[in-house]
Amino acid sequence: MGQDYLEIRGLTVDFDGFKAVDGVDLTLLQGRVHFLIGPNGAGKTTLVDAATGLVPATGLARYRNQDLLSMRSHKIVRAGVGRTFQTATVFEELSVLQNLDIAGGVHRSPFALLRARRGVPSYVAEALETVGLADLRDRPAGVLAHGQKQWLEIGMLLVQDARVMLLDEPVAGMSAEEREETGALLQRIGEERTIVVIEHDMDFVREFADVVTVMHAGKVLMEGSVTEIQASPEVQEVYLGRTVEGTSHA
Ligand SMILES: Nc1ncnc2c1ncn2[C@@H]1O[C@H](COP(=O)(O)OP(=O)(O)OP(=O)(O)O)[C@@H](O)[C@H]1O
Repeated sequence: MGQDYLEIRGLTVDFDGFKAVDGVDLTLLQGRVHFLIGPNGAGKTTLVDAATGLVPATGLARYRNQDLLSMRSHKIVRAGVGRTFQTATVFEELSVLQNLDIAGGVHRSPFALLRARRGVPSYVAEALETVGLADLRDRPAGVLAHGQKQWLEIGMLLVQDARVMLLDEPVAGMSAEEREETGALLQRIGEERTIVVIEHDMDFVREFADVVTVMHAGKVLMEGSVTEIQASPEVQEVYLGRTVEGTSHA
């Protein structure tokens, strides 16, 4: 099979005349870790909301010949496009394993869900290993550390078989060590997937980005490598005269 990608063309989200996303073109290729950066209010989250069926949009967002903009959010998940939110959305009282099992339910029939499960399905066991939570599988998700909850969410996308993963600030609030582990995780799972990360932490972007897209006022300002982005006077300008370097702790 050829290289997979998510294609976005002329994507526009209009909130009562205010264009939070304004004619965005983006081609997001499998096998790369893409970062979406830009000042607060640039439209990054709204772009992801549009591609995942949470806000109405015009233009095109196409994945494997499916027009995401005309689909309901649960159908988009089934089509292989998954996302996380800035705040973790795990079921705190349920175990790590139960959270993964429920997430995996999107691909099972209601009858399969009703049937008593025997053992841990192999794709769940694999996801547990991949995100490093195998030893914690029976713990309630609520007791996990902040970073571990984000990994659980990524694990939930893995069991959903998300081929495109849109992650909204996954390392916010993480320790340096957790960030490193998250970056390595994204690179590992990104080989076979399309990973798009909204991020403010420039240290993290610098270390793990293959491609960076800078958004400003709903539009794409620039796309390139971290080095190209950081050298751009236009990009520095939108960060209010600070260097991009200086945004790392914004
Ligand atoms: N439901 C809504 N109705 C009206 N305006 C909205 C709505 N959601 C977002 N906006 C506005 O759209 C703009 C883009 O917001 P968005 O959250 O996408 O930016 P962002 O780049 O993700 O910012 P941040 O980095 O702070 O998360 C902001 O001005 C925001 O106030």
